Amino acid sequence: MSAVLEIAGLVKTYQTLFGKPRVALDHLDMEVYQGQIHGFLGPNGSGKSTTLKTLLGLLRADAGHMRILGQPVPRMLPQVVSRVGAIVEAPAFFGNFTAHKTLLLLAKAGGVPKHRVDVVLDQVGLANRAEDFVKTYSLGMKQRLAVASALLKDPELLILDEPSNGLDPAGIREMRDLLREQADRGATVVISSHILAEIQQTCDSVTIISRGRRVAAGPVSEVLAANDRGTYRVRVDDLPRAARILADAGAQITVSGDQIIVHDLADPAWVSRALGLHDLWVRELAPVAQLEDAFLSLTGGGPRRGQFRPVDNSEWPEERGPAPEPPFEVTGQIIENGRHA
Ligand SMILES: Nc1ncnc2c1ncn2[C@@H]1O[C@H](COP(=O)(O)OP(=O)(O)OP(=O)(O)O)[C@@H](O)[C@H]1O
Repeated sequence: MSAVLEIAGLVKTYQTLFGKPRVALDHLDMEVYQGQIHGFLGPNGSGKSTTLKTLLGLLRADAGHMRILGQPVPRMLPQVVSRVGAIVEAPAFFGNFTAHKTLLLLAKAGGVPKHRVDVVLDQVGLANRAEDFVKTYSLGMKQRLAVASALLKDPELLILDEPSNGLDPAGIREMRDLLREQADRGATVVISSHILAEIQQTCDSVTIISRGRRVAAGPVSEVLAANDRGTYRVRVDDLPRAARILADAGAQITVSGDQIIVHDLADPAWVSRALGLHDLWVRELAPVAQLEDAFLSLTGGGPRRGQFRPVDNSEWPEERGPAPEPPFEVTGQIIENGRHA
């Protein structure tokens, strides 16, 4: 498998007007292989946008090497740009243009044949609204238009920042199918997203970053296996009572719908025994490998009762331990067993 995207030792520091320079990327490495849908994940402020902008020549790196489709960038960017489709920040479209006109202009500017406009409108499910003004579009429709613009060149590499943003559940599924179609025809797709369940379902491989560094990478199944923290789903008839018994017995649990999620469980039989002692019989006990769990444990991002989690704080030197928690209180949020209820 050949690498379509390679980043090695990328460093980017922002100079701030007041205070210390901010290290956004701290020797970041990343590889994405051909034909894959690759998830690019990290907490707020971890450096995702900075990486993508640097890759696309919108920002200048301080150090490091990058290659797109085998070509060193930014030096060879003009040679590869026609083979890359990207949306890094939500593009601003003219509200008084129709989607069709918008794409026609973009096609003309990019030297793309006109017939591609109807193809991509159809691909993103906007064909029946193509003659409406963009200002009448919902957020999800604007997102589809943005993706259509990235698909115009029939790119070999598609880079999408939060492609499911604003889409309803059916739209998310359509987006997933669309990305899979792109990968099936041999294109490579990189998506950044905060919807971890979506990434888990959509992506073949992931890179997880924190404070501008890679903290995990590889096929989704391997990242999940390497970070399996013994999470199990339990279904039982008297759920509130079972939850109380398990919590009292010292288990870390989250109640979610009609199930209890038990975390950090070394021996699942312990659950059956603990509940059986109280005449409660387990209907289902199954392992759940969640990307969300892996993400939170790798980036240290679990919620704490009554506190906001700080965004990735790149000014804080690692040798001083974890960055301090802000002291302010959260109101109006229920956090159960250390997790959002
Ligand atoms: N123009 C800028 N000037 C100064 N600091 C910046 C600038 N842009 C980004 N940063 C800082 O660089 C770090 C990385 O930001 P970046 O936007 O790349 O993160 P991100 O992972 O894309 O975050 P999010 O998920 O919230 O979009 C953050 O600490 C951010 O405050």
